[in-house]
Amino acid sequence: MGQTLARWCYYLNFQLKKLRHLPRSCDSVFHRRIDVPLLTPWLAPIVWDGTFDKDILKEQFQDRNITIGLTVFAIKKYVVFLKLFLETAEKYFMVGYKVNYYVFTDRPADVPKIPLQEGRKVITLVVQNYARWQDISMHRMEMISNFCHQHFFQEVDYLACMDVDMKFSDHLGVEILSNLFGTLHPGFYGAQQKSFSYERRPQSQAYIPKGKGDFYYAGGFFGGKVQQVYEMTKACHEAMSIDKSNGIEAVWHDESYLNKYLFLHKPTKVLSPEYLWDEQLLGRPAFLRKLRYVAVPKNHAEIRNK
Ligand SMILES: CC(=O)N[C@H]1[C@@H](OP(=O)(O)OP(=O)(O)OC[C@H]2O[C@@H](n3ccc(=O)[nH]c3=O)[C@H](O)[C@@H]2O)O[C@H](CO)[C@H](O)[C@@H]1O
Ligand SMILES: [Mn+2]
Repeated sequence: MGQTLARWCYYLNFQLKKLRHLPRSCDSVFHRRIDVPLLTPWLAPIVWDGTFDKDILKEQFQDRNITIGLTVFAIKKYVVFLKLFLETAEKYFMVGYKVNYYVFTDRPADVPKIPLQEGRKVITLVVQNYARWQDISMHRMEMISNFCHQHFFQEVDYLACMDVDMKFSDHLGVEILSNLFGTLHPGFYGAQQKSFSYERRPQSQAYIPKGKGDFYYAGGFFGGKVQQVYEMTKACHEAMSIDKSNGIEAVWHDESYLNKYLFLHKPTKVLSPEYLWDEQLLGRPAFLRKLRYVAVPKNHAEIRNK
């Protein structure tokens, strides 16, 4: 018995040594996730911790000397979220890369001055406000598409378009970059398609019939190359304008139009809920090894329409 055990131990040790001598590039094989989906049905990667090697990506992207634009809206009282958003972005968002933060606001004097790493800057874009928070949220699509010609096409390679009532809490880097990406909505991860809160009225431009749709994407984080973001935000804004002229507004505002667009134009990468989570609402399930961009608790009565 003792001898058999000793032989097994010897054999295992031998196998482990072999693994250690495999080339480094094979490491990822041993990190492969089996607890979460890694590919969409159109073979786009779904990005999770354990599916990418930061160092390999760094080599690929740093040569290309890219600049990433981050659009964030802080209109009316939402300026209060900017400080934590920007401070945590400096710690975790695209560290080591050139970043332009585009802060869209009606209160430029309230944009906090925070220390920035080299190659990174804040560009304040003064825009109008709207009375209803829903209109502010929806008009982001129009404003992003409008500023593509004035700024983004000349100044950045990629855009990340994000909610402000959030903070960064772990590495969030070039692994997200692709022609067009969307993020899985944390509230619908693992839910059945029929429960997705798509717009279900056929009169709306955002309509997705029952039985159709791939994922439920979050309105709070999407992006891609400037050209693709331009096309998407312009199309969403046009769809909203058509609905408005017909007296209809989609159930989840800009998020509904985003879902329709990404249903018709499949994203080339999909970010897992590591990239948008709400711990207060949803706790911390085991499949989430990292929380990279998370909701900051907000009191709706105090902050919305103010
Ligand atoms: C995390 C996430 O996926 N959030 C989406 C969700 O609601 P949320 O409840 O997260 O919406 P929200 O109140 O954060 O509004 C969306 C964003 O619009 C901006 N804002 C809004 C109101 C205001 O007075 N000032 C201002 O600046 C701000 O950047 C904010 O983060 O659904 C919304 C549509 O219903 C949007 O699609 C949001 O992106
Ligand atoms: Mn939000």
